Amino acid sequence: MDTEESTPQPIEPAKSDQRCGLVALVGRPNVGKSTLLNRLIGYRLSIVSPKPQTTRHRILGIANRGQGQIIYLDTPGIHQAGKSAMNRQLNRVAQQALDEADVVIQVIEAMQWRDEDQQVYQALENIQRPRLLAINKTDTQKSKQELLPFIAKVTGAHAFDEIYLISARRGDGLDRLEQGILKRLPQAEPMFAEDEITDRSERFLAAERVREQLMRLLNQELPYSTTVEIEQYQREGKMLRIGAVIWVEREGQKAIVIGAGGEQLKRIGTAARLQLESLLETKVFLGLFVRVRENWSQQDAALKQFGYTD
Ligand SMILES: Nc1nc2c(ncn2[C@@H]2O[C@H](COP(=O)(O)OP(=O)(O)OP(=O)(O)O)[C@@H](O)[C@H]2O)c(=O)[nH]1
Repeated sequence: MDTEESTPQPIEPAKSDQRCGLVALVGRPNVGKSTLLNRLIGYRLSIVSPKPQTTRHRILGIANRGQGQIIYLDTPGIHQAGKSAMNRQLNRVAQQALDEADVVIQVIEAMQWRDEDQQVYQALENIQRPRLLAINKTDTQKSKQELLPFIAKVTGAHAFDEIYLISARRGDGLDRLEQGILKRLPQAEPMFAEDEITDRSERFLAAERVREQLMRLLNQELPYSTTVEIEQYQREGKMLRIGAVIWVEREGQKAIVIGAGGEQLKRIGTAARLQLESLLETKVFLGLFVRVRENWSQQDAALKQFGYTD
């Protein structure tokens, strides 16, 4: 719980009352963790799509406030681990963020507590750090009144330090959430410089922007068979030249990604280039190539090559 220490004051007072710490955003796939991260840091860092399991990496995003620095960790949705090497890796990344965090926020969707939410809750049960619940997508409800029985049921059966009603899409309830986080962070000096937004490289962010469009524009299961590798990243005067390989698992998938007359690949490239130009604030030339690596998502070596493991 949120209690004040009654132990004697240290002889050396802390240099300042600034706070700094790591906050893990966890939850089942598709509840809105990445949308929430982007809202909280005020920057479109983490990629978002209507499809579950869009996030595959731990994404670190930094928010600087008067009272301190909040370092958010967006994580892949925790889910029933399938047999694939990729599925196991996604759960591993989420678990690592939990191990590091000073505060943990479980994100759920309004009016929904599914088996997978329960599974996430159980993964948090032994964590001896503040656990907050963010009930997201409240904009889908007509009024807060409608949510009251749901909130009573969830809080009756689960132990959270505090509950927040939010809409990541609209930005509702986020000030209160931020205050709740800040007061639970340790007193510490900032870990990152004030102008830093993430610890990820521009190359990584570029690959993610292409992957975002694959998630959005390819149908059904195909996006899950794709990954993106940056081969070229070169400044040429005022322009940035990026060459990216879209890896797929089978020849047939290659044809679909390219599309009739190359139309689909062109759509993906244009959408990703526009996103990159706004993200990096520069003119971008984006060259996309599609290549096959049989069943890459089942192979630990391929996951390593494509940056999914250390
Ligand atoms: N109505 C509504 N939709 C939202 C809100 N927040 C997120 N969404 C939508 O929910 C979908 C999933 O959002 P993400 O942010 O990608 O969810 P995630 O939890 O990071 O998903 P994974 O990558 O699967 O772990 C997207 O279509 C979002 O636009 C919200 O507050 N209200």
